[in-house]
Formats: sequence, C-alpha cells, structure tokens
Amino acid sequence: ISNSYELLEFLKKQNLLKEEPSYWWPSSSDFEILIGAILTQNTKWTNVEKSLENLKKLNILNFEAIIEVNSTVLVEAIAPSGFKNQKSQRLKLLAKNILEEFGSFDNFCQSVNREWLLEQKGIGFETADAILCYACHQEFMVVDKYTQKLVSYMGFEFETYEDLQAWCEYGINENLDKIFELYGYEISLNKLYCRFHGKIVEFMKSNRLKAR
Ligand SMILES: Cn1cnc2c(N)nc[n+](C)c21
Repeated sequence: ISNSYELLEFLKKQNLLKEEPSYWWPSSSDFEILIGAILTQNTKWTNVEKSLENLKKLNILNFEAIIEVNSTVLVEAIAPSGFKNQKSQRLKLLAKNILEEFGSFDNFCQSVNREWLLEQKGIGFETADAILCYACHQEFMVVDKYTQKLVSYMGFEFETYEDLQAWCEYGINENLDKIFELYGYEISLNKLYCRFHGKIVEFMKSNRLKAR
C-alpha cells in the first residue's frame, strides 16, 4: 500500500461498515455529533453513548437547553464520558459562543471555519475536524491514534496531525475517478472522508492487525 487510496481500497474489501450508518458517526441529529465530539475526548465511545443517552432523556440536546440547564445536572449527565466538570463547562461555553456568533446550528455548519473552532477552549485538531466533517459535513478528514498506528504499520511516519491528515486527503483527491468506480457512484468528498475514517477506526478496533 503506497497511498491512502490503496488503503481505502484495502479497507473497503473488509466490509467494516455494513452494520454502521452511511456516514458512520451515529446520530439522530447532527447537533448530537457536536456534543459527542467533545465528550469522546480521552474516553471510549461506549461511554459517550451513555452520556448522550442521559442528555436525550433530559431532552437538552439543543443550544438553549445546554446553556440553561443547571450545571450539576449537566455534570452528572455526562459523567460516563469522564472529565465531567471540564467537559460540561466547555459544552456550555461552546453552545453560548456558537449561538452568539452564528445564531443557529445550520448557520454554524455553513459558516464556521477550522480557525474559529480551534480558538474554542477544549477543541484541538481532532475535535475540530470531527465537528467539521461529521456535524457540518465540510471537507475535512479526521485522523487519530488509530490512523497513526495503522499507517505506521504500513511503514509511514508523520511528524504532525496535519501531515497525516494531508497524506490521507491527498491520496483520496488524486484518485477520485477510481474511487467513483469502486463505489459505483460519485460519492461526495465529505461522505468519503466520513466513511474512510470510520473504516480505519472499525478496522483497528477489530484487532485484525494484531492477529496478522
Ligand atoms: C462516532 N465514534 C467516534 N469514535 C468512535 C469509536 N471509537 N468507535 C465507534 N464510533 C461510532 C465512534
């Protein structure tokens, strides 16, 4: 495997997403993905699902409710995903800033850029790209520790998050015609990034690599 297109081709053959939603990241609303992207930091996805379940029961998966809800209630609701005090403060602040700056979730998704997100407390490259890609459906690919591990198995080493991201995005963009053949239709670049990252995560979680 010499580029990210060949990696995608290899992963596609494993049918890793057959049980998964078409954009991989599960959600009944894109707003929920914004919250999940913060909650998933430094914890297992199953813990995030528990926190999201709690938030759904409280019916507070919207900006106004996240801002208004009593802090202790929010802290306890997101406790399963860890760092509950820090993450609840950051969720409230982010909801407030987005409402002030963009007025609505839809306008946020159309207008927000990576720089604005990176200025928000508690949002680094991976969280910003997860929000941009999965919640806002903009053309950014998420890379993470799973991606790092998989490409280093293939003999690639990258100094930075953005070098790894560039390698993943470049191979895809350079081979779009072959990818449309592979998928049998002109899949959007955002959906491609969503699924490619999802395949990498599911592949690494399936321990197929360790077994080899
Ligand atoms: C959405 N999402 C984010 N991180 C995930 C993970 N590790 N495993 C599975 N899913 C669905 C995830």
